[in-house]
Amino acid sequence: MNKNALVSFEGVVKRFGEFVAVQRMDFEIGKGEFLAIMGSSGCGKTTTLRMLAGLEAPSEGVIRLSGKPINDLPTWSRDTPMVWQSLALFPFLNVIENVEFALKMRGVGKAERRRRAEQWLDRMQISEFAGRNISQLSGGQRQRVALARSLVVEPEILLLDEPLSALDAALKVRMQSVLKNLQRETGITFVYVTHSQSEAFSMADRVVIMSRGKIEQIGTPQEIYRTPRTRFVANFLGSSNIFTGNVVETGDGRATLETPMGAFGLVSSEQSTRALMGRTATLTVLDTKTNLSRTMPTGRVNAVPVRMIGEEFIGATATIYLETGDGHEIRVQKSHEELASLPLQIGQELVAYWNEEDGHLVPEE
Ligand SMILES: Nc1ncnc2c1ncn2[C@@H]1O[C@H](COP(=O)(O)OP(=O)(O)OP(=O)(O)O)[C@@H](O)[C@H]1O
Repeated sequence: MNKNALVSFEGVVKRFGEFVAVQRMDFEIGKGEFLAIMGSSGCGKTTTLRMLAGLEAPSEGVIRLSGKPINDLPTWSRDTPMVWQSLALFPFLNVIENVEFALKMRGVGKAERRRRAEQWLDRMQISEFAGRNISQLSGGQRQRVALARSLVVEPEILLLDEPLSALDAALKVRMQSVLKNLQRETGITFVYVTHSQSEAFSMADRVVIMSRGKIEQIGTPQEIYRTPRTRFVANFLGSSNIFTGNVVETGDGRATLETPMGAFGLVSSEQSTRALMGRTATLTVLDTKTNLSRTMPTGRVNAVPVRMIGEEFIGATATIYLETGDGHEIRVQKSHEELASLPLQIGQELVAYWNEEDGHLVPEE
């Protein structure tokens, strides 16, 4: 175990009867780290968090906190304070009393309790609701009270399960930066389950991508975005064009993938590429690295004739949807300026291309 690790999962498995909800998990969470866990519905995110919180016992393996096994240790008897953000608020207490409650249980004096609770209500931008009953709050306001209540005790780890899900888009973005700054300032370790890629990628130091109870990839947002390690991850993120083919040539820092759309070259110094020779593999190319032209480009590029089938605008960026002759979808994401010189009409024949350096090869599972 790494000496900076606060938590480690060692061969952790969780079964519910015959069903395996979490398959052999091995990973560590650093002290003061912001770790986000993502994955499709039912992949085991909440189960992982519940095992960490002591609400479920692992069927196999060990979970350690600061080096000590905690499998059978209930939450309340641990040295390291760990707070579960999504516990229900007390309906018989008003907002500030809810925030003060845990401090009261810890024997903090009345004036100090009030001062600290007010400070957290202010940070969560809900001071105006201090005297309200919980039943008189919107879902988003309740989520912010729950966050204030968790943070007021300044735990060593905070476990968060979709804490911003009830907020509208604008408030969500504001709360993301509030949370990230709080996490940095306080040094509290955050383990954060979310469905939202933008939340995970904008706040977390590292992201875990899970599928069917298994970790598919764990890494910094940049690593995962630029070099998805499996086809599942590339598909799940939805930011890459994906091609499947056979690896027919490797060596000299290059590889060639033969696909129904033609042979695509890629630059690859990765040793693993050699192991893919003769096998089926997936080529991923970020949609921001895929370009469009009226004519066939020259040089070390891969090019595919396409037809435009749609477009979508979000702020200064446009996503152009295209289709190859055999119906394979390709997306190109660029700024309006970069696309200004192209005839962008539905049905327009164009060429999609990318540099060999921008392709990334992963084995087909
Ligand atoms: N107590 C339980 N008994 C039986 N099966 C369970 C139990 N808790 C969870 N599961 C199953 O384990 C799997 C993982 O559930 P979990 O809640 O961890 O998923 P999740 O990734 O958090 O999903 P979501 O994003 O939908 O919340 C699911 O198939 C779920 O039905």
